[in-house]
Amino acid sequence: MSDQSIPEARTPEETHGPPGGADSHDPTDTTAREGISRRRLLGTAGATGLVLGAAGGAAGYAAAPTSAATPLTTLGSEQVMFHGKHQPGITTPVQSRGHLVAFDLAAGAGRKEATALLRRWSDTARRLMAGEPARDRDTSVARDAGPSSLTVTFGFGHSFFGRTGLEGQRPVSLDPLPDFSSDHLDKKRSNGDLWVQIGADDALVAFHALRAIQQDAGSAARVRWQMNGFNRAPGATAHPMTTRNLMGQVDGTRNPKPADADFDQRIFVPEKNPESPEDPHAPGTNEEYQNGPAWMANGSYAVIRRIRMLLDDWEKLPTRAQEDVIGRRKSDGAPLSGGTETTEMDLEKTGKDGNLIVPINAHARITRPDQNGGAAMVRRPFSYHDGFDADGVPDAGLLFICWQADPLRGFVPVQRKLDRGDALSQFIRHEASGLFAVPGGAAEGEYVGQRLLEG
Ligand SMILES: C=CC1=C(C)c2cc3[nH]c(cc4nc(cc5[nH]c(cc1n2)c(C)c5CCC(=O)O)C(CCC(=O)O)=C4C)c(C)c3C=C
Ligand SMILES: [Fe+2]
Repeated sequence: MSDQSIPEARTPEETHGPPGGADSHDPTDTTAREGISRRRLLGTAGATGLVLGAAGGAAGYAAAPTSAATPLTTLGSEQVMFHGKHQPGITTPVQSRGHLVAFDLAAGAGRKEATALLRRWSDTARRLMAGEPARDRDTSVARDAGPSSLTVTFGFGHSFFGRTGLEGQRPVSLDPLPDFSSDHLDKKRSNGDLWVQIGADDALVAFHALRAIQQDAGSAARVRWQMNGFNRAPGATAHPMTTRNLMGQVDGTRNPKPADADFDQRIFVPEKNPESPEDPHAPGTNEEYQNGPAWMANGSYAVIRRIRMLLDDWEKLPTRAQEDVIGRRKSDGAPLSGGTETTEMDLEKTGKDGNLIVPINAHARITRPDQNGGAAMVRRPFSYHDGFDADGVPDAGLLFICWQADPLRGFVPVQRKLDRGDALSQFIRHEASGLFAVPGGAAEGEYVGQRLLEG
């Protein structure tokens, strides 16, 4: 039951209330992974395709020095399936390490080279996600580790289609994002022909995958930009809770959940035209879906924003003022209107002074789907820290990654609203951006993007 009391009495640290228990099962909740494995063991595989690798993922290395009798820890043995309806790394609980890397096809490389590359990448991703070595001359960086929840996810940028002569297959949803007035974007660290997202709960496993993917690119593609991120390690907290970002906020509470009735509709491109679901062969529906071309069925669109946090300014704010910026308590992520992390926020509630308790420009008020024509997305970010500028300012923030069936019904309307200024805007700066079409998962024997490249 929600606590409807007005949070007027602040703690000595000027917080909006005491810490409380949190119970969240969303992609940013690193501890949710444990629950999913348990469900899998009970025979109800979750949407994540996560399995518990009981035998240990290092078994694929020919001369692994470990004894078969020594089981891997739970963390090391967690395996996410490569093959499936959707690509891994979208609904998979967010891992503690992340690498984002964009490639441009090399001069002279076209559809043929791209096809061979996606074949190589898919093969490598499948092997590495199973805890096996990469195809040839493995670097041994991940030799002693299990799969450690490794996921490798592939996407296509707007420019890919021109480079490969596939303009006719380019989804309208991949049209460039609008310019936002508050953007400070570095074009060299934005967009790209191809995008790969790597996540794992072990830093060596994640790096190993990154290096293998880069080596696979060979002469077909070169790295355009690369970013490294992190989240809290699974098991670091005493009880399951949503992760925190570098501003110290509980971040990810209100993510749509795979169990929500409209989750698939909001996050994934439908397989059939929703207007004639009974007849996928009706004229105009079997090739071109409402959300784009047929090859994107079961896919999703990823928006990436490298958002620097102006931490020197943020950390000067008293905790109470920080809480007003978001509209939630810093201690436990509960709405300022009362209750626990998962209590519904009461947007109308006023304090004794007659003012709204959740400020009118609070980030969590402004971003709600019901304030944005139903716009919704799964946020699955990594924090980043790339050192300090010469003047000591931290180059740190959020590699904001959000997933939706259509960016025009997800990221764009919400960012348009935020661009007009919410309370958080003065503490962040968008420095790089990307939009990628992430096709559905590869079936056994297929590679990612096959329906596009061979369609
Ligand atoms: C355009 C989309 C969004 C950007 C960009 C964004 C940046 C951003 N957000 C935080 C911290 C929090 N965001 C929270 C909620 C929230 N944010 C967005 C969208 C963007 N955020 C949405 C859709 C929501 C959920 C709204 C809802 O459904 O109620 C929260 C509250 C806790 C939570 O629900 O996760 C925090 C905290 C930062 C730090 C940031 C940029 C650096
Ligand atoms: Fe947000």
